Amino acid sequence: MTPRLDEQTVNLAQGFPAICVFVNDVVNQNVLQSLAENGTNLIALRCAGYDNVDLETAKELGITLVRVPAYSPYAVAEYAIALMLTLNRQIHRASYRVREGNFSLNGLLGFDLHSRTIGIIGTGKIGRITGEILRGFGCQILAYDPYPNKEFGEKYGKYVAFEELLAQSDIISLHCPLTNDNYHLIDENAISQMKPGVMLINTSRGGLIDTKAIIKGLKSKRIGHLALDVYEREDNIFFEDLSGEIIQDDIFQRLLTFPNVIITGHQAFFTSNALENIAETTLSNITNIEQNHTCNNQVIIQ
Ligand SMILES: NC(=O)c1ccc[n+]([C@@H]2O[C@H](COP(=O)([O-])OP(=O)(O)OC[C@H]3O[C@@H](n4cnc5c(N)ncnc54)[C@H](O)[C@@H]3O)[C@@H](O)[C@H]2O)c1
Repeated sequence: MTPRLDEQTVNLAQGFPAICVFVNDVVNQNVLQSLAENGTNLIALRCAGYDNVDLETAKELGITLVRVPAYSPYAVAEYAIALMLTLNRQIHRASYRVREGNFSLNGLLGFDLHSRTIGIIGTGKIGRITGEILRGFGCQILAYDPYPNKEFGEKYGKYVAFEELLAQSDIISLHCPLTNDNYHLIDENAISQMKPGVMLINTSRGGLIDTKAIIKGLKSKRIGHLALDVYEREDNIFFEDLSGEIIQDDIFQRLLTFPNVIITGHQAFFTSNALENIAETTLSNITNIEQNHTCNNQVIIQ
């Protein structure tokens, strides 16, 4: 097993001027200090989000940070829609049933996606494509973004206040980054404003959702369907084969008991197109910095 970066493994980076990290590597103050002491001055993220990096400390220590801002927004948008369709038509349950010779349709009733109202939170690269695809299904799109995009508003959906999106949407899909301001954006208060039976999709970042509040919402049936590709404490679980282990996270284990919940292990990005783009952009980011060329993908400019 390749160890991920954290306070215990950071010494493995000793003597490497550049290191390459992913979403669940720990790049906090202690790790950054050890990296700086060990001679690392460039961190290349193989992902778009950088909420796992202590930016202030990195800047103070003179460590440059580069990322891959867009590798395939289609991969994530298409995956979010795959989750909506799977949950709605219960394909995950139907598939298991048929393997066991059970062809009953009881409990598999779905609804037409056509004409339904979909709320998109965050209309950047991924949210925009999600809206564009769902328009093709004949859905009504509502959007919330503190920085609305004119083209999205004209072509795909209507911008509304956050509260209105919560109240009107049959399906809500999260496509905003995790920032200091929107940690637990979907909390008990937000859930209480949603339509009864709402479907919630999170392919963005786990910290956007208060998982305990979500479990309450599922038990009260306010939330009718939930799909998570990300989880707020995923760094202890995802990207590892734990099939022979006892998972200690009781909140995560509780989520797995609901029939109307799908969880996948941060795989929305995982297409061959995206991997190719990630590799190409990461190599060119590192080369540009090494050769003192302009790098448009710098998060921290030293
Ligand atoms: N599951 C995966 O495999 C995977 C892969 C790639 C990206 N992601 C996640 O998807 C997110 C979106 O990616 P993107 O490429 O579309 O990013 P982007 O930067 O193009 O767009 C993000 C949008 O969110 C908006 N936003 C910021 N704060 C907001 C808030 N509080 N409420 C609503 N909108 C807000 C921004 O104004 C922007 O328009 C990333 O930040 C990342 O967390 C997940």
